[in-house]
Amino acid sequence: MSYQNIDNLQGAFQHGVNLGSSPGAVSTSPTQSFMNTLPRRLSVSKQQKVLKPFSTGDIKILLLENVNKTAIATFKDQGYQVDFHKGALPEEELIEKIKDVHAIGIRSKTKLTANVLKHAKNLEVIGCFCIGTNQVDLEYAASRGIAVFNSPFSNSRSVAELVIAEIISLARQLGDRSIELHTGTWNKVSAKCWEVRGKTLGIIGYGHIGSQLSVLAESMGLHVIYYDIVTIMALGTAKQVPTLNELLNKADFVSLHVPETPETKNMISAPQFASMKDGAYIINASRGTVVDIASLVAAMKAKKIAGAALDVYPNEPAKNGAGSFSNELNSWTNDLVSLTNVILTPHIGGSTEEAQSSIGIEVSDALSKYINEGNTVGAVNFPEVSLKALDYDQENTVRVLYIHKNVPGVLKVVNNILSNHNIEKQYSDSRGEIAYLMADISSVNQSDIKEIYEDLNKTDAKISIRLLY
Ligand SMILES: NC(=O)C1=CN([C@@H]2O[C@H](COP(=O)(O)OP(=O)(O)OC[C@H]3O[C@@H](n4cnc5c(N)ncnc54)[C@H](O)[C@@H]3O)[C@@H](O)[C@H]2O)C=CC1
Ligand SMILES: O=C(O)C(=O)COP(=O)(O)O
Repeated sequence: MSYQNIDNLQGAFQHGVNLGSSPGAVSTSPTQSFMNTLPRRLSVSKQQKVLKPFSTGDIKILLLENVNKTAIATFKDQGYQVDFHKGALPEEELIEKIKDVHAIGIRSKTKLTANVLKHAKNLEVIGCFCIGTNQVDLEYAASRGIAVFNSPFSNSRSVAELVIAEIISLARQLGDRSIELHTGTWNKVSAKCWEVRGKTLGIIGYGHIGSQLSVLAESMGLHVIYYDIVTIMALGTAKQVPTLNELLNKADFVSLHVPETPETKNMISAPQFASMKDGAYIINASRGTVVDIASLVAAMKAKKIAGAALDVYPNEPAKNGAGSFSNELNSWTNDLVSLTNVILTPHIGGSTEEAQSSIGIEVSDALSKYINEGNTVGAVNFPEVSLKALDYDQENTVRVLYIHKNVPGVLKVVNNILSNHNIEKQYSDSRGEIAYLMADISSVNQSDIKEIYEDLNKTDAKISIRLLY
């Protein structure tokens, strides 16, 4: 079967794919491309997880930040063209590369702002191969008809396990003892080194990661309290507390597991450190904006806080390498590294073989399903719509994917356009200002396809149109 995104047909701006050209070929003008395009029938193997309804070799995917090889394998299996990079790209290079790709895969570092996305003329979908989606302007992407997917919990366990390791490491000053011995100093001490059994762990944000951590911590004999903006069922014998202040007053260890939002920016700053118990510890593996580092440095210098573990920073280097975490990046780096009992890790909370491999599979599957079938289940900025895979063996059947503004009267207009054909299935949903209609229509001749497209393209509410057949 063949696929066409003919959004550019009449020069109207849309992210379009000139699928009539061979892979890697220079695109012809949109009109030419449409005219020259002959529908191609590809056989659909039953073993394929995702059907291949079109010439997938024309789809270009940009993968950044060392996205796992499981994703590369899935995309190559689909026949897509994959441009893989180990690190994040500087903004100018990103803008250049994003111009003609249909999909992009990133992790937590790459910022897909409106300024970057406005250059992405062909982009249909973004895959965040991680949990956080704060690095993407989700609303702007939706307004441009670009769907965004993530992996909501494939690395949660890895983060929770790292935090467990850090709780014991801080309580026993393991980082310092190890650094001392690496540099030749034997320093056998027990002063201010503690067991964690019987101590209280305060978890801020009791979602996927916070609740995993809760279960693991209780099994080591810690008492768990948590604070969240929503009421959440306690696991084990953990207890939700009504205010952040109460948690800070009671906890020996405070661990943060909230997303980056305007409300969580500098959530832990000087007044919150003042509310903590003397000699308490703080762990941040959420986002670098959540803890004000200057206040942390001050609280540690004043001996109010006995130790800290940080995995995330307000500014993080684009790639691995000596000297990349320097004072040039963050003014407080020198202060932080000179403190004792501070564990600094390079945003590795989700970096395990298990997590990265599952994330690679999960997100690449979601992207392939969206590209090949229009399925948006799991999207974080789009209405979730799906129809079972189109039967591409059936003659004269077309799947219409119509992303539009959520305003009254649109379905009436669209169904009027489709009404000369048999609407086999239809599913529509909205989310905020965006709505998405999927419809499978039969009794469609080749010549009808162009007409359907042109009529849909004239509708006022249209954001983006794809026709799969
Ligand atoms: N260090 C790393 O490598 C990783 C870091 N993360 C970060 O961890 C964050 C949390 O991940 P999940 O547990 O999967 O998210 P989640 O969405 O399952 O849970 C977050 C919880 O925080 C709560 N929350 C939101 N705003 C709050 C506020 N102002 N005060 C109190 N609670 C608030 C929510 O109600 C929710 O229960 C992610 O958003 C991401 O930024 C995630 C994975 C890896
Ligand atoms: O999953 C997340 O939100 C993370 O912070 C992990 O990010 P990463 O994939 O390691 O860049």
